[in-house]
Amino acid sequence: MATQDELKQQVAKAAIEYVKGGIIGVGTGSTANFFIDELAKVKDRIDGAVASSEATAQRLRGHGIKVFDLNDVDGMEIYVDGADEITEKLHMLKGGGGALTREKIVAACAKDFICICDQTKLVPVLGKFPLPVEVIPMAREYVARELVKLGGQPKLRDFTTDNGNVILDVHGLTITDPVALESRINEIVGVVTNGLFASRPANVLLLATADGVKTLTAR
Ligand SMILES: O=C[C@H](O)[C@H](O)[C@H](O)COP(=O)(O)O
Repeated sequence: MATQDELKQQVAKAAIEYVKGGIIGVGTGSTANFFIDELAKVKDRIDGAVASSEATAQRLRGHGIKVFDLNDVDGMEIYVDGADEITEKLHMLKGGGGALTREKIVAACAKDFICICDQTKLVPVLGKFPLPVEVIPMAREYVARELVKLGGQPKLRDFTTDNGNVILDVHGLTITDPVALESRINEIVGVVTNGLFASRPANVLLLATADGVKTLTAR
């Protein structure tokens, strides 16, 4: 049976079919890293990439792939990234690696979000994985109190984001309406963004399973 890393590699390889040229938006995390390694094999086909984190930028450059500043790019055909959880509606929970804000920004500039996951990430309801919320440091305690009012148990992560902010990981949520909760949390003053990618879900999910890579579009 394939290991989780082998499944991530298979799905990363499958995503290359969506790489037609131009500038590619690239996500962050272990699955995205496999994608970057596959992208390197077809780098002559593309002009370069926009990175969703410093770590991704470094890996792209290490492979000799040109990294563009998002402000110098009009838009992208695709953004390719993993997720911590995803539903059949292609609503995602992301940010386990702390890159949620830049991921959401780069994804917003792309026509299609191609989500690449192994089968462990597909869930009926989001929230078992703690929901990351990026917060301006001085607002940390205020935002934590507001998140408790929404039914969550926020825990400060020992981490600073690429934007110089902190992350509160919110435990204990059962997220039955991710679109509403994404917007509700973003309304709290001091929140930069949260890890729900529901108001703009993925367009395509490539899911690596024991029976091969399956392609899902939103139901
Ligand atoms: O901040 C990190 C990102 O949202 C990742 O896409 C997410 O955590 C999934 O990462 P991995 O592919 O390592 O499970």
